[in-house]
Amino acid sequence: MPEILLDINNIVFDYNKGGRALDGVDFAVASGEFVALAGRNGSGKTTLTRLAMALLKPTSGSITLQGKNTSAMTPADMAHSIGYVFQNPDRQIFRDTVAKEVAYGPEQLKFTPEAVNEAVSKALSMTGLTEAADSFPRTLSRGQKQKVAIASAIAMQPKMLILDEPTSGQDPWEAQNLMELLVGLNKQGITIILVTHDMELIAEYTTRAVVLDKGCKVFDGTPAALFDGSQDIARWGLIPPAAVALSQQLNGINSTDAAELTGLVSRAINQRRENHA
Ligand SMILES: Nc1ncnc2c1ncn2[C@@H]1O[C@H](COP(=O)(O)OP(=O)(O)OP(=O)(O)O)[C@@H](O)[C@H]1O
Repeated sequence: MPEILLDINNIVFDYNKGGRALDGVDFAVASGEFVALAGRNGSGKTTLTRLAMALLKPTSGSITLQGKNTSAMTPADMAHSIGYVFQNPDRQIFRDTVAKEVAYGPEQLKFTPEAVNEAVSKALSMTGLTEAADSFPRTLSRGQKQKVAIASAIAMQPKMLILDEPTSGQDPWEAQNLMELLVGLNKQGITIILVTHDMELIAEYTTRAVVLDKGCKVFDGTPAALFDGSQDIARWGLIPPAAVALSQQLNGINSTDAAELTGLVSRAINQRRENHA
């Protein structure tokens, strides 16, 4: 059995002025998983990840990381278990070269200078940034900056990474490149929780989807089960991936006439555009 890394037990969280944001959420993430955390705006995703990082304290319930209650963990313990990558990489990049930026975490954790260098070169190599080691981070593209943020997190050698909408603001090529990087990190043993609104990413890259709605967990299963038509995902504010929408429209149609297929594809795409508008 893979080790349970993150265990969220019956978490309730109330903001002082905002009311109840999470209402009895349970879920556990095992080593090696690639989990999507999805849900409409305001469903509680960010609150849940901030609780997992011990940046907030639960109103009730408990969270354990590798069997240890997060309320009893030091920042250094946390950093070895879990790393966080913000949606906007500019929020976490402040040093003047990529290598120095990536070194910051290991330095804070009091790695020896040799161990810092080793951790930095490994993190740069794992994220494809070795050539960019001396670059000024602020001049990099959004996708490259996001990789710097990922390298900074993995330099502290966490077992798990939480990424909040890491592909936002990127063109499709950069987004694909970043997702392939995450798949590669996951194959190398880093457990991943990806906060996302993007159903295409969930369908293509993740192995499990957890959906929140109004502060409650409403689905926990494979992406295939989420999109197989058995769930009314629209009630949670989710839109199926284009391929699923297309296959649902094709269902029951015998003709494979090219013109008809073209029409179906463009209707599915237009429908998605309208839904996103
Ligand atoms: N600092 C805050 N003070 C008060 N209420 C808050 C605060 N942050 C979030 N909330 C409320 O808590 C609920 C959950 O918000 P949260 O940001 O966790 O959702 P989310 O799923 O991450 O949304 P989004 O996709 O828009 O980032 C919402 O009702 C939100 O208005």
